[in-house]
Amino acid sequence: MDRIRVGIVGGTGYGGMELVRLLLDHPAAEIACLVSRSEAGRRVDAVFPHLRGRIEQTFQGPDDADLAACDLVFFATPNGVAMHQVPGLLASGVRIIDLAADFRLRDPAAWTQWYGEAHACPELLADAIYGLPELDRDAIRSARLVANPGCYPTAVILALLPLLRAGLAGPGALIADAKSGASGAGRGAVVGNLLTELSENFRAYRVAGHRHLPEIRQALDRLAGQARELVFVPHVVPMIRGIHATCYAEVDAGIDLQAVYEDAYAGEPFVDVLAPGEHPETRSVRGANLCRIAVHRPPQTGRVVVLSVIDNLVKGAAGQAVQNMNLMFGLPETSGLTSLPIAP
Ligand SMILES: NC(=O)C1=CN([C@@H]2O[C@H](COP(=O)(O)OP(=O)(O)OC[C@H]3O[C@@H](n4cnc5c(N)ncnc54)[C@H](OP(=O)(O)O)[C@@H]3O)[C@@H](O)[C@H]2O)C=CC1
Ligand SMILES: CC(=O)N[C@@H](CCC(=O)OP(=O)(O)O)C(=O)O
Repeated sequence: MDRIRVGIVGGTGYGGMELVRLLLDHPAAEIACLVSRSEAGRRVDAVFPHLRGRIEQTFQGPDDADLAACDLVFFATPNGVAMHQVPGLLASGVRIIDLAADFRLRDPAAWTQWYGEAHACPELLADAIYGLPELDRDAIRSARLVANPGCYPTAVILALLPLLRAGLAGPGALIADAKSGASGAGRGAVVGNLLTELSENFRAYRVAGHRHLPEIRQALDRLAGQARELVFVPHVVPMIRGIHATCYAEVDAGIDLQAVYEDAYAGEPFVDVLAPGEHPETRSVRGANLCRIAVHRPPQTGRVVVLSVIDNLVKGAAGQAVQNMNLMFGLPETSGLTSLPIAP
C-alpha cells in the first residue's frame, strides 16, 4: 500500500509539532505538506531543533500548500479555523481530522454559545464523528471527518465511560476535577503562561463554564442515555505536559468496580486499568498515547473516585489523532504509537 499522504495545518503549534514527531516514525504515513503562516519558508528543524536530522522540509504558506492532493489533512489550528476550509477539502476527496473543537458539538447553537460565532458549515456537524476510539471505533473507520476530542474530555470521558455504559452511576451530579499542564494552552505568547506566572502557583479557572463542559456532557449523556448533571473544574498546574482528572460519582455498595473497569477496557491498547489501590501519575504517560486509570472507593462515602491521567499532547491530541488516522485507513490501531512514556 502507498503511504498515506498527510497534510498538517498549524504545524508550528504544540499539537502540530507533536503530530510531526509521531508521523516521522509512522510506518505508513508521509508528511506531504506542513502549513504555517508565521514560519512559511523556514526549515521545520530550525523551528523545532529536536527534529533535526529527521526532517528536511520547510513550512509552506497557506497559498503554497496543495492540501487537496493529500489523502488526509490534520488541522491543529485554533478553534474556528478548520470549519472554513473543511467543506472544500472534503469536496476534493480529502479526509479530515480536526484537533480543534469545530466539529465536536453536534448542535450548531451550542457551538455559537460556547465559541462565540456562527458555525461556518453547520450541515457537516451531523456527519462528523467524535474521534474517541474507545467510544466509537467502528464509526471512525469509515469517517470522512473526525472531530478529535479535547484534552480534558479525553481524560474525563475515559474515566467515567465504564460506569455510565453499565448504568452504575447514581443520580447525583458527576464531578470532574481536572488539572492540566501549561502546554494545554498552546504555544502562543500569553502572560498567564509565563514561567514566572505559572511556577510556584496553582489555580482553578473557568469554574462557571469551560467550553469542554458541553463536549464532555454530550458524550456522557449519550453513554447514560439521559441528561446527566456534571460539575467540571479545570485547573492549571506548573508542569508542561499532562492531565490528571479526579472524577466522582455515586455508586451502590457491593458492585465490583475493579472488574467493571477491567472488563470495559480489556483489549484496549491505549487504556490501562491499574491494580486496586494504585494512583496513576502524569509522568507515567508522558510522551505516550496512553490513559492510565485507577478506581477507588473511599469507605462509607457511597462514592467512587476514578483517577485518570493522559499526556494532553498525545492521548489528549496528536496521538489520539494518529490513532484515528490508523482506524480510518485500515491500519493496525497501534501503528506509530508504540513508544514508551518518558519518566521522570
Ligand atoms: N495543546 C493541547 O494540549 C491541545 C490542543 N488542542 C487543540 O488543538 C488545536 C491546536 O492547539 P495547539 O497546538 O496547542 O495550539 P498552538 O497555539 O500551539 O498552535 C496553533 C497553530 O495554528 C496556527 N494558526 C493560528 N491561527 C491560525 C489561523 N487563523 N489560520 C491558520 N493557522 C493558524 C499557528 O501557526 P501559524 O501562526 O504559524 O500559522 C500554530 O501553528 C487547538 O484548537 C487546541 O484547542 C486539543 C487538545 C489538546
Ligand atoms: C491549560 C489550558 O489552558 N488548557 C486549555 C485546554 C483547551 C484546549 O486544548 O482546547 P481544545 O481541546 O478544546 O481544542 C484551556 O483550558 O483552554
